[in-house]
Parts: sequence; structure tokens; C-alpha cells
Amino acid sequence: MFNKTLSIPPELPIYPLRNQIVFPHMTFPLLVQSQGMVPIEEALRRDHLLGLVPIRPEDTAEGLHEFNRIGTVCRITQVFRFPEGGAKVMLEGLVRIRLLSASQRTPFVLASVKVLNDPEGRGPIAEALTQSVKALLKVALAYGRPLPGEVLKMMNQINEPGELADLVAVYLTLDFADQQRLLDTLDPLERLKGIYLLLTAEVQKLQVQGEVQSEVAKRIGKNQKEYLLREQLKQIQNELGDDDPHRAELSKLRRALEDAELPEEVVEVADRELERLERINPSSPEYSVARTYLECLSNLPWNSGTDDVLDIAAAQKTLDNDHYNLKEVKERILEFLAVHSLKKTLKGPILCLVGPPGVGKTSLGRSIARAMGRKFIRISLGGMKDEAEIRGHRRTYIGAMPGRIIQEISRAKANNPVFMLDEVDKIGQDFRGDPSSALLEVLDPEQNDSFTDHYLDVPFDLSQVMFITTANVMDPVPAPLRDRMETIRLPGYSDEEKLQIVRKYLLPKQLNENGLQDYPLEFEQDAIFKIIREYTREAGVRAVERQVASICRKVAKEITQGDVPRTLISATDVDPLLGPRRFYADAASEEDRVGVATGLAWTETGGDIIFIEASRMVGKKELILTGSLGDVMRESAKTALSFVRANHAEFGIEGDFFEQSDLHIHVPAGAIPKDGPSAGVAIATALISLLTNCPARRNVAMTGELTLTGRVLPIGGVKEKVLAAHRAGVTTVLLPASNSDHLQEIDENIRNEVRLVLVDSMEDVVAEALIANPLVKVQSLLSDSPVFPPNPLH
Ligand SMILES: Nc1ncnc2c1ncn2[C@@H]1O[C@H](COP(=O)(O)OP(=O)(O)OP(=O)(O)O)[C@@H](O)[C@H]1O
Repeated sequence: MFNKTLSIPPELPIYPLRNQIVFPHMTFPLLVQSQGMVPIEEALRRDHLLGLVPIRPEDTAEGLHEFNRIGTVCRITQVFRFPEGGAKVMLEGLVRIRLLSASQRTPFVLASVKVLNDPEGRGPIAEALTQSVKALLKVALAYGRPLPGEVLKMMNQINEPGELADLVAVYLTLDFADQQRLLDTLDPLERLKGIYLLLTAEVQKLQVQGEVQSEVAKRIGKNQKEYLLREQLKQIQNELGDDDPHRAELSKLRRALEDAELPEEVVEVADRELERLERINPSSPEYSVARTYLECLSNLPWNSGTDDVLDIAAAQKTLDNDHYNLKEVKERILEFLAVHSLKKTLKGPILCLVGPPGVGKTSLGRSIARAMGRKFIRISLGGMKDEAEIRGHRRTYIGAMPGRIIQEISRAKANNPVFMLDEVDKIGQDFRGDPSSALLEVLDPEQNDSFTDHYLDVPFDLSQVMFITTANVMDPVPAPLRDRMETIRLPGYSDEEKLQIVRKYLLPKQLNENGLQDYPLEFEQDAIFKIIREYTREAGVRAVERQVASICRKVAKEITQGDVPRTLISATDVDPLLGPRRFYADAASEEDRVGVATGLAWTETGGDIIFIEASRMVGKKELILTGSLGDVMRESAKTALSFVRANHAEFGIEGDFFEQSDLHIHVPAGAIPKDGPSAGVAIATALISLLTNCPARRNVAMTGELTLTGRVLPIGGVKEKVLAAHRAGVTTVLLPASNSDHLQEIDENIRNEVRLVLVDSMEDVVAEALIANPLVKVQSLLSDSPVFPPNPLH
């Protein structure tokens, strides 16, 4: 330690020191090159005292830039000279000095200096600080900060704050700026405070390092332990051999996963899960959850599909063999196949077959799959309310399973089946989510190449699947879903078409199914028409097929009872075989009545005729509407009434007819909900018939939306309605003139049997529908000339 009695001469040789700070009490070696030896030699000549002053950035190469700065006076304790010049000089720091002025600058700086001894005297703050620094030093030591034992001992003995600060500064890892600052701080308390802060930071750093290290050590320990255990487990499993059912099961699963050609990201998941499975106790429930999941992954056809039959002619033949007519759908399928044969990576289109029940939507899907050589899958969405049915449950749920889409694809074992989603219009929605939004992802060609089932939790490519949806009506299908599908309408069959279908398809099928293939049973044309007209009333052919099947069964029974087998079913045989007729093509053949008009409705079971009844009674201007009418239909009734009231004179109706009466409009069958604006014309006709007392023609059916001014606006489902009218024996159908384009949809033979009249206004309707045209009556009263030209006939 520096002896304060040692006197420092007022002038000292100065050695400028680069990148290093020398503190008092510091012992250190200094390597000096030959050209730097001059001040050393000078010091050795004098009293071995040398001033060391740190060089700052602003100092020039020649020497110190300015004086009045702090340095340290050092004693040279030893010099080891090198043969080639230069030396290693051992130095001991003594005390701070301030450079005052230079008496010489070359060949070395000789400067007058002022010794800066720390001021004497300690107070309670100095005491507390000293204790804190010492305590911190102990903590640093505990965290592994290396500190020579004798230094620590020395530090413990020091009670001077400045001295302690200088000593600690030597042993702390500080950057140059911090060191410089400590050297320049002359107030010992301030210096110790600075040291305290730096030491605190150092201790914190050591603390964090210590924590990280112990964590790393812990992990390494755990990994090593796991590794050892796993090795032991392998050893035990080897000893047990494949007889161990658990092990055999695992290796079977591993092989299955390898064979499944999983995509890269799925391999990762499967490996992780398999590794986990190896560690779980086979009797735990967790084990069976993990195993079922892996089995599900291995069963999916990630990369395997069937080869498409791209022979268009063969495909057409298959389609024609299965279904009569349906040109539009067949054409669309063939187009798809044609494009597919040119472009191999074609994404599956989404067709939506819309039509009444029994028109062959489902069987068409099966036939498309056959024509393309693909597997066929069908699920019914009717009443589906839970999103999880489409997308599956997360594995965290007990008994979780993949959704129907993934389940069915896994069952089909091909990633490119024809996938039929039946009854999209019946899809529900409740608190368990909205299945239609999940369907959106399934059906969107842009997204479905990475469809993620909640259970699988890895994407599965559905882009090669050909989705076909079916619906009875499009209205309930959510718009975004409708948007993604290409709609093809199957409006229903005429009697003629049904006859062909029965002859060519249903009869051979039923003969076969009922074991009559070896009996030459034939149906006369009239017999088939009788079945169609008197035993069924439908747009499709399901009921006809049922009746034909029923006859086949009865014939089969007769044969087994030993009767002579029939060869022909004629119209007269139908009654005894099927019982009394069920329907009368009558509806329209009944008597014409006042206040009853024949309307046409379009329901999800196809078209239908409805009779709209109007009646008047004493009352207070009330319009009573019954028959489960929807809001739109109620409004059409009000519009019709307003039209009649506004134009009463034109029809020869008294102006005050509503003053003291109630009007009641009823649409049977009352239990079936009905809606839509297309009954407006028929309601108005019923009212006019009632109020003019002119019976309405029963066999004239009408459809069209009525405006307040009496214009007739277009409606939908023309073909279905005309077919229904034809089925019911209607001879004339009144259609809005704006629907004229739709007339070409209607078959020639129907057009020959049903007179189709295009109407523009209510006047046209009345002229056709009422037995005696009230307009003509009114006009003839006014003048003799007829007002309306004859109606156009189509
Ligand atoms: N054009 C046709 N040619 C031959 N058979 C047909 C034709 N249309 C329907 N069929 C037959 O009618 C029966 C009923 O058809 P399908 O079950 O496909 O009706 P659907 O339209 O799917 O009815 P739903 O809407 O009730 O599901 C099937 O046996 C089918 O083969």
C-alpha cells in the first residue's frame, strides 16, 4: 500500500498509456518498445517514479493534447530488458496526480505534477457504503466471480472508501470509459458509489448467468436420464421380443404409417405422436386416444386415388345406360371429363343438382362416379346442425372423431372420389355452430387443398374430390354456399318421360330385383300410364317405381304359388294388383264454381295445383286470410283486393261491395305452408269471380304476380308448374307474358295437350278464366264494341 510519507517530486517523466487505465494500488507489467524506453530510462535515473497518463482520442501521436488531466504516479519495481531493445517493466500504482505543465515535450514529456491524495475522514455514509460494497463482493464471489484470496483479504482490511474503490475497480471487468470516469472522480465517496453501482450490475449479470447455467445443467441431466431410460426400455423390449402384444402393435402401426405416404408435415406429427405412444402405459385411456389418432392418419388415402376413365364415349355410354334424358347434366359431366383429359391437375368442380324428390339426383351421382371410374360417397346433410359433424371434434374431447368428410374419404380409400352431399337445403344451424360455414371451406376450390379437420389437426387435400350437392330448392341454401356451386336444374318428368323411364330403366331393374329376370313379363303402355296417373302424383319417379315393384312382387308370389306366370300386365290388371286408384286427374274436371280459381304453386316436391277460394259475408271490411299463408302471399292477397276495389267499375262490381262485408280467402290444403307472390293473379281471379258472380273455369290454371295496377309480372318454376297442371288435367295455363322464354323448356307433347296462354294484365286473365267475361258484359252495356282483342295462343 502507498506510503503517504513517500514524497513525490514536483516534476516527473510522463509515459502516455494507450487503452489502459492505471489505478493506485495496482501492480501490473508494462511492455515497452525500444522507442518508448526514453521516459523509463529517465525515471530509472531519477527515483524510479514515472507518471502514467491515459491517452484520449483527441491526443495527437506526438504527445498529450492538453494538460490539467489526471494520471497515476507509479513506481518501477523491476525491468526485464529484451535483447532486441525494449523491456517488460513491472509497475506499482501509488497515487493520483494532476499534470500541470510540461517543461519539456521531446524526446519525452517532463511535466510538473500535483499529487492528489484522497481527503481524510469518514462518516456514517462512507461506513455504510464500504460495508455494502464488501457485502456485494461476497455475493459476486458466491456467484463464481474469481477473485484472488489475498486480494479479498486485503479488501476486507481496507476501510478508506477511496482506496477500496480503486482496489475493486482493478478487479472488476469494466470498459475503458467507466475506468476513466473512476480515475477522474476525486471524491472518494463518489468513487465508491460509482463502484457500488457497477458492482450491482455485475452481480445481476452473474445472477442471470447462474440461473441459465443451472437450468441448462438441469435439462442436460433430464435428457440424459430420459435417454438412459429409453435405452433400457428398448433393451427390455428386445428381450421380450415381438411376442409382447404392445410392441407388436406399435411396430404394426409404424409400418402402416410408413406405407401411408404421409406428407412431410404430417410425418412430423405422426413421429411425435408415435414417440409419445411408446412411452404411455397401454392401459391408460390416453394410450387408446393416441393410437386411434395414429390409426386414423395411417388409414387416410393421402396420396392414393383411382385412375379416371377419360374415355368420353365410354363415359357417355355409362351415363345413358343409367338415366333417361337429363341431357344437360350429362353434357356437363362429359365437358368436365374432356377438360380433365387435357389438363390433369384440374380441381374438382362443385355441381349442385336441384329438383324435386325422385328425379334421380342421387342415382345420377352414383352414375357419374361409375362413368368416371371413381369411388362414390354419399352423405346426407339433412338436419345436420353441428359443425363438428363436418369438421370433427378436437382430440381433447372424449370420444372425439374426425368429421364425416374425412371419415368417408378414409373409408373410400381414395382421395379423388365423387362425393355427394345430399340435401344441402336441409342443413341446420344452432348453438353448436353452423355446418354450412364449414362446408364453405370444403367446397371452395381455393381453400380445400388444405382442409383442416379438427380431429386430424393437419391439412388434408380435398382438391381432387369431385363434390356434387343436391337440393330440392335453392332458396334455403346460404348465399355464400350457393355462390360456390354450379346449379343444374332437374325440373321433373312429364308422363311421357316417366313412361320411357319405367320401360327402359325401372322395369328391368325391378324385374331383376324381384327375381323375375327369367320371366318375360311386359307392361302395356296404357298400364304404365294408368299407374303414373292414377296411383302416383309426383314430379319424379320414385312412387312409380314403388308401384311397379309392388306389381313385380305380386307376380313373383303368384309364380311361387304355382299359378301360370303372366306375361303381360294390361291396364285392366292394374286395379286388381294395386287396389283402388289413389288419384283422380280430376282436379280440373270438377264443376266450375263462383269464387274458386285454379292456381299453380311451386313447392319443393315440384309443381302443384291449388284452388283458391274466396267468399263474402256480412261484416266490417275485414280481409280474412287462411291456409298457412306466408307474409308475401298475404300481401299479394291485399294487393289483389286493392286492385279489385280500385277497378270495380271496370268489372261491373258495385263500388261499396266491401262496405258492409268481410272477405275470406282460403287456400287448401290448410296445413301446408305456402308463400310467394305468384298466386296474386289467381287470388284476384277468385275475388272477381265471387264479386261478379261469374264462375271461374276449373280447367284454366294461372300463375303470376299481380301489381296494384293490374299488370302480371313473371314467376319462377314454369316447367314444374306446367307439368303439375298437365298431371291434374288442366287444359289451359295462363302464364305471365314475360315468361315467354321459358316456354321452350316444355316438351312438345305437353304443349300439344295444354294450351299455354301468355297474359300481360288482369284483364287478359279475367277474359280467359271466367266463364262469362264481366268486362265484355260491362262494355256491351256501355257500347256494343268488344274492348279486348282475342288472347294470344301458344
Ligand atoms: N332419368 C332417369 N332415368 C332412369 N332412372 C331414373 C331417372 N330419374 C330417376 N330415376 C330413378 O328414380 C329413383 C329415385 O331417384 P333418386 O333417389 O336419385 O332421387 P333423388 O332426386 O335423389 O330424390 P331425393 O331428393 O328424395 O333424394 C332411382 O331409382 C333412379 O334410378
